[in-house]
Amino acid sequence: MDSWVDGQPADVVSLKDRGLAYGDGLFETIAVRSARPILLDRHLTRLADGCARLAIATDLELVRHELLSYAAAMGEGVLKLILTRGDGLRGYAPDPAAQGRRILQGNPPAAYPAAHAEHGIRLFPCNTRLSTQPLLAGLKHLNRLEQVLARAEWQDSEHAEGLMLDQAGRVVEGVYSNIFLVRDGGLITPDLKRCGVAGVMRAEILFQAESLAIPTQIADISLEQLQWADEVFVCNSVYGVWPVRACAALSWPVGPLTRKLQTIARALLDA
Ligand SMILES: C=C(O[C@@H]1C=C(C(=O)O)C=C[C@H]1N)C(=O)O
Ligand SMILES: Cc1ncc(COP(=O)(O)O)c(C=O)c1O
Repeated sequence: MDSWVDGQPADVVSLKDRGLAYGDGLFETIAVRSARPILLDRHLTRLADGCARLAIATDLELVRHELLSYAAAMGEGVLKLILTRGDGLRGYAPDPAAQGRRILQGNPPAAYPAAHAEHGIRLFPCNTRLSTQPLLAGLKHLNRLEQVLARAEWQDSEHAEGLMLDQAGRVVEGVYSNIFLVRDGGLITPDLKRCGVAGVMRAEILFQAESLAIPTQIADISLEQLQWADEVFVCNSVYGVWPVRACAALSWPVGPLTRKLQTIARALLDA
């Protein structure tokens, strides 16, 4: 399906775009099923948070309308929204009056091996560390070089995802996923106040767990806590939940709480 730029079919953007020049923007990657964007409100809530924190002027109701129209035309697949601060001249100073540029791209459904969900995955222990920047922590902004460097650390098919730590050695997330530990029947997921992306599926899993009276904790997590977890899983808004079976010398079974939440996530994504 053709891409749209500011609501019109187009496959080019200005060379002056600040998203291209400085990564000055945000993006959302949204599963589309039966012509509907899945977890749209959560995606728009994160986008709105990013626009507010970066002071990118955006008509979010217009973005919602365009996403719904584009998804209706797509039918099935993965919809990518890239929102930049629009055009700028040379120099970092943002123009407070600039209106955000909206880029919509349609992609085929993700074709991950069924074994990832069924049998679980191995995580590659990435050497690339996530830098600390609370002003950007949680946002799905366009500065993804740390993920690019981390993903370039492995080329084999044995590892479906990577594990990323921060510079203090805390467990933060995957390269394109968030991570959860299960311990004594409760969930623990890393605190993302320093770095990391606050995933839409992470938010949904926390909500669903609380609805099921499953204890949840957002906290700093060490590698030792990861080692002693009863279960580990990763999640994102495209594939849902994948059990984690191993990372380097560490290993875990696929546990019942992972399966319960995986079933809930799958039902949302197959809606
Ligand atoms: C990197 C992108 O989005 C992330 C990757 C996935 C995926 O590969 O499953 C899903 C959502 C995001 N965490 C992207 O280029 O859209
Ligand atoms: C670095 C990173 N962490 C986590 C996630 C998971 O986010 P979501 O659940 O919104 O797909 C993503 C996906 O965009 C990501 O790129």
